[in-house]
Amino acid sequence: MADLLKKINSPGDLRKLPKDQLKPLAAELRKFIIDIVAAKEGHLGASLGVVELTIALHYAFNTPQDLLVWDVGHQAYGHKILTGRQDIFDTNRRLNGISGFPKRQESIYDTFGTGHSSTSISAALGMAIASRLKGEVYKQHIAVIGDASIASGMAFEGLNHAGVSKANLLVVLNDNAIGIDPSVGALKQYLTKARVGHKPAQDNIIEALNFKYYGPVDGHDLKALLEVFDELKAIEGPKFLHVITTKGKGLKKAEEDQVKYHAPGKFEPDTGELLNYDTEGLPLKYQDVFGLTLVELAKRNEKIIGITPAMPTGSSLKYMMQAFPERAFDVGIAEQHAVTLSAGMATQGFTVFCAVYSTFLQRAYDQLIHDVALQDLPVVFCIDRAGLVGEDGATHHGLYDIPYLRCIPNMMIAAPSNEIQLRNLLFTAQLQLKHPLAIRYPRGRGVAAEWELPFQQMEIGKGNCLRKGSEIAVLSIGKMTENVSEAISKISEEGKIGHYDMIFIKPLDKLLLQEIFSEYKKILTVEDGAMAGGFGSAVLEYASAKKYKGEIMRLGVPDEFIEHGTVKELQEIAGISVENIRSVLNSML
Ligand SMILES: Cc1ncc(C[n+]2csc(CCOP(=O)(O)OP(=O)(O)O)c2C)c(N)n1
Ligand SMILES: CC(=O)[C@@H](O)[C@H](O)COP(=O)(O)O
Ligand SMILES: [Mg+2]
Repeated sequence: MADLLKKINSPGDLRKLPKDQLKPLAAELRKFIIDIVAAKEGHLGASLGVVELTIALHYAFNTPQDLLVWDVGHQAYGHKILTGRQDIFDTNRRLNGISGFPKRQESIYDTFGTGHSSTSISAALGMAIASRLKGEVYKQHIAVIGDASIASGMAFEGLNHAGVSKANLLVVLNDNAIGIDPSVGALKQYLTKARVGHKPAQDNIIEALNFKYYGPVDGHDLKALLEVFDELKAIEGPKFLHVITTKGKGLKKAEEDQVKYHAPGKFEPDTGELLNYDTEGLPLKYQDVFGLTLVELAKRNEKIIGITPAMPTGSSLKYMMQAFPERAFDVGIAEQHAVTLSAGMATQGFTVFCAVYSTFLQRAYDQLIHDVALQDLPVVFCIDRAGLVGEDGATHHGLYDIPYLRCIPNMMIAAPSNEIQLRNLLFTAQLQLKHPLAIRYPRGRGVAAEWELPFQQMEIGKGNCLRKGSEIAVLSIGKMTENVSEAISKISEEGKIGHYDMIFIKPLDKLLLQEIFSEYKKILTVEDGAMAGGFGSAVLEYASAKKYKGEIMRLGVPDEFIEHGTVKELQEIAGISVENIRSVLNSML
């Protein structure tokens, strides 16, 4: 190795290299990414797939004057390393370290913050139109977007607008035929045809949208990439380059199992062998309790349908897709469509379980209100990754679902505090529900070793008293119930603290609350979501209506964005760790 990478502190350094050194540089960059991600974890396959594309873009274009936007941003590790963050790349996704996604505050080369998909075309178009207005006609604006992300509604909206603009926009489609799971849909089929050499000349969708279409080009061929970029630079207006790459390129195992190596955890850097931890005896992940329970229910109830927008593996809907392929759908990165599709099926008497991460459901807010709640359709939203998710950081925490759902009429919201409750809620949801129901549960493992207990119907809007106390009532939901129990167990003064697992945020258990108001002078609410408008707010509103005279304190995520780190570290920062809760309780006693 010639130690080329060490000398690259900026794209300016890169552009000084002769072209024949770019291939060895690509090999070094790939090894650098593999070595660090193997030890520190993170998104692997996507970044390995765009090593040559990243080098070619920064070599051919004049970044940061030319503006480069990475869609989702999970593939931007090479970009980060070439743009001055090589020395700190080992802090990727760690507390106080660099973010796993492009971030404007982090670097002038990160022109737009990403994490959620399909924003790059709109953002780069916005920049391109702004450049024209400022008279900066020499600037290039480039959106790099994947084949799964371009199939999302928002990407089409951007293409549709760009096609009637004169904006100096280049859309680079990084087509590796896979998202996290295999890409789906008619556009994917069309792109596959283009890949295998059928030049879709006459009926080129992209040209129909007034883009100049180039490609397909081998995205691992640096020479070909540089040639086409040089050609494209001279062309004004919207243009589109179709690049074919292999996700996980350069690490055999990552190429062979692209789903697993999207974000593989720790692995042996030379072989790609995963360092599997012994999970024997550990509780199952909540997502698997959801996925496996749904299959069990679907066997008994043929009206059950499962829908996921592009997260079959992450949500574990894959189990139902395998067992009942006609009744379970991956609709691609299309959260809005997923919600309205669910609503449509619900009008026809089906019980739809729509599995979406909390953070991605933000995309479908109007659909929740207009298509589901307003028509009072009993769709079941299985909201995974609720609460702090850890290393993915601010773009991915599921902190807003309680406030954004709580204000929607007809919407019911539950937050199970263990796997058995999750199972029983799923069971209850398919028993002729009258209204839409959101069930929110966290990333990671549950708390109970035994979860496959016989189903029991749950009463909607009913909480549980876990222990009675004489002074303070702690009201918790979901994952926080575990933290509160542990905090109480660490308090020496016995018998003073009562603990209530409320389970339902809406409808609130008003009977139980009235009992609590009459028995306790102090109340503490604890939630793993934004406090503004959250569960504690709901309790405060009811307490105010009932003229409760006691003191109510709330713990939850404050009104600020929480960055990346381990869930434990972030709970400390947000003030909802076991230790924080214990200390607040001690001060209240
Ligand atoms: C709105 C939204 N929904 C879902 C996701 C989760 N997600 C992250 S990457 C990804 C797949 C992206 O695939 P593609 O665009 O083809 O890029 P590749 O990973 O192949 O590089 C998905 C579904 C997301 N980031 N944003
Ligand atoms: C980049 C992206 O949005 C996904 O890959 C996300 O990181 C998945 O999160 P989980 O690891 O929680 O499934
Ligand atoms: Mg892809």
